[in-house]
Amino acid sequence: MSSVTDNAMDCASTTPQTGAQPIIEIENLCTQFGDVIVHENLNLTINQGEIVSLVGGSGSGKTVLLRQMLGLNHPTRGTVRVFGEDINRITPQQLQQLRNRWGMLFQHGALFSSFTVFDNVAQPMRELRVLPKQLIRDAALLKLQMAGIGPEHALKMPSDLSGGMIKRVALARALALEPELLFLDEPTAGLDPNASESFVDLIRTLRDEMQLTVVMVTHDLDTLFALSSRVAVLADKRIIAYCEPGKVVEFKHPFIETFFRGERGQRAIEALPDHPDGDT
Ligand SMILES: Nc1ncnc2c1ncn2[C@@H]1O[C@H](COP(=O)(O)OP(=O)(O)OP(=O)(O)O)[C@@H](O)[C@H]1O
Repeated sequence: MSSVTDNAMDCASTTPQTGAQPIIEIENLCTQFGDVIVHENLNLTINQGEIVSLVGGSGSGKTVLLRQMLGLNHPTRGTVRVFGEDINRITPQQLQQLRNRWGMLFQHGALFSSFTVFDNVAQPMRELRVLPKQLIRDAALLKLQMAGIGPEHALKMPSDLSGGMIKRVALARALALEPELLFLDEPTAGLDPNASESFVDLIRTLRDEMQLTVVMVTHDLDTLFALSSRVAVLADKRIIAYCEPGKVVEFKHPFIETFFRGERGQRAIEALPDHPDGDT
């Protein structure tokens, strides 16, 4: 079956996917709130090791789709399989086990404001109730270090941190249980260009080191072009295009033209390695 709906502008076949293992499979998803239809027969498959960016206009249903992948929202019809499990047909205990296999970075970090940096990262490990204290301590400091936060910051409170540091601590927390899958909601929103660039480098390094699969919602074109193996465009209630960033911009659709063809989009496209004016 195609990874996007029939008649969609599908260039997924141009991306080599031989032997790729699906991590998320969404089939014929329909979502309706009262009279409002948000998704209609939406299909999307995300394979192991990919970094997929989900883009779409305001109100197009990106957040709802992300929450459905996390098992926080239920579709009206259709299936959402994560790691091969239909997450709307499993028990709460099975869903909790799946949740331990993924990490989520919320847009504003969503740290517990009354917890120190260290306690924020240790919390998911403590909740498992099986890990010894010393192991949690070492693992939390290691995750902070992986996210670029030194031990000297471990006892600070979130209110003492810059926006970039909050994102890094939230990332360390998302990595606490060594996830195979990472969800990022607007990971670079609110960061200055330098902090944004180093955060992008960090995500790329972690993906390579931990063989992570990454799903992110982003409006930031620099982040999108720098990280995505594929871009899924949500418009007209479904995924209208799903392919490499350099190819997705070629589709003729009002949303794609507005989103990618602005000044920043042009700059990001020209910086692509295979663009005639881009880096070699
Ligand atoms: N719990 C809910 N009850 C009713 N309608 C909802 C609910 N959650 C979302 N919606 C509606 O679903 C639609 C999609 O919302 P969603 O938040 O997923 O959009 P989005 O693409 O993330 O937008 P943005 O980029 O502005 O955040 C909107 O019309 C929203 O009002």
